[in-house]
Amino acid sequence: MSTMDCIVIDGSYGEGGGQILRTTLCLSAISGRPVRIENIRARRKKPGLAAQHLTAVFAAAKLCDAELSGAELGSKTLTFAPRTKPKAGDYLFDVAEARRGGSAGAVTLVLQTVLLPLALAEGSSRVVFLGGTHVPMSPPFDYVRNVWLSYLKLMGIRAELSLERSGWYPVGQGEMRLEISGTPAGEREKLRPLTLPERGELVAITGRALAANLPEHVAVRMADRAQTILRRKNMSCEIDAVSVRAACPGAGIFLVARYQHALAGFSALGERGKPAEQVAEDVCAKLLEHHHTNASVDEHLADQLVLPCALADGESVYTVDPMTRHLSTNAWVVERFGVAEVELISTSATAGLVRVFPNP
Ligand SMILES: Nc1ncnc2c1ncn2[C@@H]1O[C@H](COP(=O)(O)OP(=O)(O)OP(=O)(O)O)[C@@H](O)[C@H]1O
Repeated sequence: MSTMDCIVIDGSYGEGGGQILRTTLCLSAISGRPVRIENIRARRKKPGLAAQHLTAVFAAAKLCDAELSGAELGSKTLTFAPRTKPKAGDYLFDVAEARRGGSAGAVTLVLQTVLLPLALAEGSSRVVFLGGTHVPMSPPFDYVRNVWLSYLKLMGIRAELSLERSGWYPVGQGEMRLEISGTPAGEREKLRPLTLPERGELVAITGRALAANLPEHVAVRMADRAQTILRRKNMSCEIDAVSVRAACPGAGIFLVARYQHALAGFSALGERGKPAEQVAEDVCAKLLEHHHTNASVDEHLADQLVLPCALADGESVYTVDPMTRHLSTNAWVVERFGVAEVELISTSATAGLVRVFPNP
């Protein structure tokens, strides 16, 4: 066990979900500080570690050879003590290994736990992730690659993501690959800050409608309806219809709104009994709602950017509408580690300005 003071994180704080755990693991791996997380996912129907979270724990532990206790399904307390700095290399993380009978747990959330430690490690890494790539309550692969990673690239991270096979609820078994160049020896382990006070004009909307193991017309109908809705609003858009094979059926539509200075991403997943047209209408409603605000980033990105911005070598700023509990909770975790101060300033009943000041 490290001799450094253990940071205790209360997993029931604020939003009280899995993100508190992932942000804590990531910061512990990067800083080398041992942590104890209590009341894990206390505000969820089934509290404690689920398969996706346990995979993230083992993945983070693998990178920095962490000593673990409480790393099992359903566990509400975890201690995590890194023994080394995060090491670059070849890794495989499979969400299905965490639970007998498998799991469609989101690999994108496991990715969000390990990407920053690998980006700041010396040397390049190749990582294979197996599990759910387009599953509810998590960022879909398309969002992570086209929106989240685009911002991380702006911040100086050199990484590429590819989708070998999509994975849907409830079977999962998708495959996503990451190739990432770490930080060369001797270079500063810092990211560039983000300055996004304004998004500028809308340039274009792009995206794809994706359907697995379903008739081809499903993807085509989602894409057509979304294009009809957006073009009627005089928005330029190009949405591809893609049909693929996967371990179980699934469908969804994933859009990116590109503004002069910013990107925002939106998604909607299909469900049995829900018409393809309705899925398209849902995603367009989310996009239009964002478009009618002046926010520079979408509500999900706002919480997901707090962590990389906390590791930058200067102040970051962006605007969001609405500010969410995920955002304020993630800001709280980052502050508990003392890596940054995060200011959340309300600018209307729902909108806000986010300023992240990394501590030197
Ligand atoms: N459609 C979406 N697009 C992009 N990001 C999303 C989307 N849905 C959810 N997210 C992001 O996924 C993360 C979910 O975190 P959350 O704390 O809810 O944990 P969880 O691990 O999914 O599990 P649980 O909520 O069951 O604890 C947040 O960062 C949220 O912004």
